[in-house]
Amino acid sequence: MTTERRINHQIRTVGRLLQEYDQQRHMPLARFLTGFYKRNRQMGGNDRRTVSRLVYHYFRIGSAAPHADLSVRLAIAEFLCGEDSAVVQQALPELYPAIGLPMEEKLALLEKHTDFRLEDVFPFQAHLSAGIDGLDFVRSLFIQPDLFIRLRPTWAREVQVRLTEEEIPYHVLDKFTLGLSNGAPLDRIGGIAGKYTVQDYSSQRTGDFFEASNGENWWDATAGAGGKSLLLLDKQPGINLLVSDIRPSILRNLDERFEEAGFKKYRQKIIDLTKDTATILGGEQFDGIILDAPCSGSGTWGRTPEMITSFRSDSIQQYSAIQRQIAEQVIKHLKPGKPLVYITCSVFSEENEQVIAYLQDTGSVELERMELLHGYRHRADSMFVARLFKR
Ligand SMILES: C[S@@+](CC[C@H](N)C(=O)[O-])C[C@H]1O[C@@H](n2cnc3c(N)ncnc32)[C@H](O)[C@@H]1O
Repeated sequence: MTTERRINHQIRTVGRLLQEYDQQRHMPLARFLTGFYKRNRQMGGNDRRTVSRLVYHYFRIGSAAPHADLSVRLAIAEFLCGEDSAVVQQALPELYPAIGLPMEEKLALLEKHTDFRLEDVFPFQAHLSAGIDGLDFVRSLFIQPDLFIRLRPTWAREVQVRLTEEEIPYHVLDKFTLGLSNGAPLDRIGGIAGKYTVQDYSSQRTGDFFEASNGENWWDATAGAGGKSLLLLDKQPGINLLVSDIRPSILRNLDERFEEAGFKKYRQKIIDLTKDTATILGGEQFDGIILDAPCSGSGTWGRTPEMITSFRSDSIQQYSAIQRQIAEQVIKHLKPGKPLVYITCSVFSEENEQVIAYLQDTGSVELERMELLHGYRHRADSMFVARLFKR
C-alpha cells in the first residue's frame, strides 16, 4: 500500500471508530479501543498504534475546529500534539515544516491558517478554581501526562537501583516520587511488586495534609482502590484504619493492593455516604477522615481527553451537591478538633473552594488550609486538597 493510501485508510478507520464510539460515550476511550481492536482483528500493530494516537489527539483539541473535515481536524490535532505526522504532511502540507516548533508558535500558526481557536478547546473556563491559569491548563491538555510512581519508604533505594539496572529512564521529583514515560514496562521488572505503587504526582502530594499520629483511628470514606489509604499507611503505619466505598468491586481491588503491600490490619465496610451512615457506623468517631470525593475528574482529563467533549456543565452542580451532602455525613463521625482531609481531582471551583465555603457556613468545621495542586505544570493531574477541623 502506498503511504497516501495507508494514511487515507487509517483516517477512514478513525472515522468509523468515532461513529461507533459516539454510541458508547459512557465508556472510557481506553476500554472502547480494546473492544474495537478485538472486533477488528485484521488491524496490525502499527495501524492500531497510529489509530489510537490519532483518536487521542482528536479528543485533545476538545471542541475546537468543529466544522473541519475529519482529515483536517486530525491534522490540526496532530500538528499541535505531536512532533511528526504523515497526516499533517498530507492534509496541512503548508504547516508541516513547522511541526517541530514550540507550542506557542504552533498555536499562532493554527489560528492564522485554520478554524482552530484556543478558546474553543475547553468550554468550562468560567468554572475554573481561582489560581488556575486557564491558558496553561488548556495547553496542558495537548500533552499526555507522565506516569508517576511512589516509592514505598522501606524499598525506595532498592526500586531505584532496579530501574537503573533495567535501563528504565526516570526523573526524581522528590525522595519518594519518580516520573516515568507512559508505557514504561514496570511489570517486566522482577522483585519490585508491592515495593512501589503507581500514583500520580499530585495525588502523592495530598499526603502532606494527612498528619496522622500513631494509635489514631482513621477512616478513608471513599477509599476506592486504596491509593490514599496506602499513602496514609506508609506515612503512619501505626493507625487503625477503616476503609469504605459504595462499590464492593473496587474494595476487592483495594484488598489485592493491600495484600501485595503487606497491610493486613484494617477494617472494611460498604457504605453509601448519601444515606444515613449511623445504621452502619453507629456513633463511631474518628481522629481523622479522608474524603477523596467523587468528582468530575476534570483535573485528570489530560489522561482521558474524551471527557472534554462528553462532559456536560450541568454535571458540575450535581457533583457539588453530592460532595456537600457526603462531606456533611462524614463530619458527623469526626471527633471535635480533629481533621477532615477533603480531596478532589477537579479544577472546578464549585467542587473545590465552594464546597469548603459551604461546609464552613454550616458552622461544623473550620478551615486550616487548602491548596490547588497545579499538576498541569508538571505533566501530572491537577487536584484540590483542604484540611478542616471539626468544631
Ligand atoms: C476519587 S474516587 C476515590 C479514589 C481513592 N481514594 C484512591 O486514592 O484510589 C471516589 C470514590 O468514591 C466512591 N463513591 C461514589 N459515590 C459514593 C457514595 N455515595 N458513597 C460512598 N462512596 C462513593 C466511588 O466508588 C470512588 O471509588
